[in-house]
Amino acid sequence: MRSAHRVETVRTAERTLMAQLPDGALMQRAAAGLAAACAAALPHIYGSRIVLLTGSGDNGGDTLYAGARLAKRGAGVTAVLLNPTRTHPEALKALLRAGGTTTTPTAPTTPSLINRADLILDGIVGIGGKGGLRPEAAPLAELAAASPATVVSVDLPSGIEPDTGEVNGPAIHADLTVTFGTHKPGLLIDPAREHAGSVRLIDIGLASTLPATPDVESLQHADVAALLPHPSPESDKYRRGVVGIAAGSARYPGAAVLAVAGALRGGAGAVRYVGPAADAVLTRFPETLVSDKGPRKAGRVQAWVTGPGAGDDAAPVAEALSTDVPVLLDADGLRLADRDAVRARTAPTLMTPHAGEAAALLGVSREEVESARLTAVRDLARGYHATVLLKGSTTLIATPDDDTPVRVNPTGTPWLATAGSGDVLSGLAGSLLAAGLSPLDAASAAAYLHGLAGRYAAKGAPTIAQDVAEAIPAAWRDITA
Ligand SMILES: NC(=O)C1=CN([C@@H]2O[C@H](COP(=O)(O)OP(=O)(O)OC[C@H]3O[C@@H](n4cnc5c(N)ncnc54)[C@H](OP(=O)(O)O)[C@@H]3O)[C@@H](O)[C@H]2O)[C@@H](O)CC1
Ligand SMILES: [K+]
Repeated sequence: MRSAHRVETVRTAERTLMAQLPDGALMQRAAAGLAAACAAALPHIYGSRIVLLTGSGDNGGDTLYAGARLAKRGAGVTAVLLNPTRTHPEALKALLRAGGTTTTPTAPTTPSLINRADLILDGIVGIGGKGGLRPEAAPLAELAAASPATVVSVDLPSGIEPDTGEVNGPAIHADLTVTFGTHKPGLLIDPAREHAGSVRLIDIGLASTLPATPDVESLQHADVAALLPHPSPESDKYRRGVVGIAAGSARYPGAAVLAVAGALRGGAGAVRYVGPAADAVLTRFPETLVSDKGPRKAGRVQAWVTGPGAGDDAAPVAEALSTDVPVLLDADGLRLADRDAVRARTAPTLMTPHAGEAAALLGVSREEVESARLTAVRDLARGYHATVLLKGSTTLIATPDDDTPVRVNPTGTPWLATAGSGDVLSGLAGSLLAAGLSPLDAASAAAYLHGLAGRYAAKGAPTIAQDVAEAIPAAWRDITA
């Protein structure tokens, strides 16, 4: 599990830990880890040209101490001081003692210094930052972006919002981010995540004083393996769960076929289909149980998936919502469902909008959702009393309970943005709901499997939703191997 904590939580944990340690010990731990990561990113240290973009806070302090360590090993290190009179004094002394030099952002040689560097350390601002980079710092980010040097951000890329992953104005683009003690939510959530490059966590002992429950978390293979259902020798199809699919229409039969394709590979014992696309479903998947009745009368089902390809037919959506089993609401169903009916349900509801659908439900623009995903997913979950999976470049899952960490899906590929891929995800997540997983676990395990399957299906080239569904078993095997 990757855990991320918000700034306020990090600050509290830092204070507790600092009180138990000699002065400056934490910064030395951070600087040592940072210097080691920089050394590993360079072909050789001796003779390398390193530039430190240095702000006036402790983020700048970490950077100067790491620079001093690298200067001692023979690198040529120059610090560009954004605020020379307020630079961390001891760290600056350490750099100068080690043979490093300083300059200012406006010095005529600064652009060529940055352009000729092998490595640039971004220590402009860390968790103390708010808003995009200030006017005096923004040109340094532009110079760093234009330089062929490797850019390493210290703790986080300067200019991003650490708590939300929002980017409001200019920000550094890093190849590598070396973060201390715990991940920050912005390192996991787009658009900020794209600024971070690969992320390396340095242990500075903070785990002992951080709360056990993070603010944001990201499942890894082992976490998902532990969630996926394993049939026991006594399992029959009913004990493994039956997932009902009330989806598709005469106009959009394909959505039903793809939802069934996902559901069949999701671990439920059987898939029951109701709706106008029965012929198309049976032709493709003869193993489907088909009923000509609505969701309430179709027979035993442990979870319903409704909405994909529904067109304008609100009746099956309303009927599925009126049952007392978990319901997954997707696509047209999100628009057709009555908000009060969703809020009044006693069984769990899982909603799976993409940014455009989320925007329509929230009454904001798509851009607003994409730039502030964490806020959007939390608002929807609270507003509908439902678990919400917000699809996108970083898929997020939130429950209506604010104290439950938001999950970020780490798998996935831009190739998954293809027609019908969401229908496969709905079927898959519905199947896991029917197998007895909580909405949060079903959604996160499904997103993880689906993302991995997308990568396998795409292998770096365009893919189609059917191929994604067909790659789910391979992803499942890899995760559980
Ligand atoms: N937590 C931990 O356990 C540990 C934390 N450690 C390190 O401490 C860091 C936090 O240090 P911090 O608190 O001194 O704040 P920091 O990020 O340097 O920023 C403050 C400076 O930035 C400026 N500034 C603000 N916004 C800005 C903007 N948009 N654009 C430009 N500038 C902006 C602001 O200016 P001011 O408002 O004062 O004028 C002030 O000068 C943390 O990220 C980690 O690296 C490690 O050493 C060890 C363990
Ligand atoms: K930084």
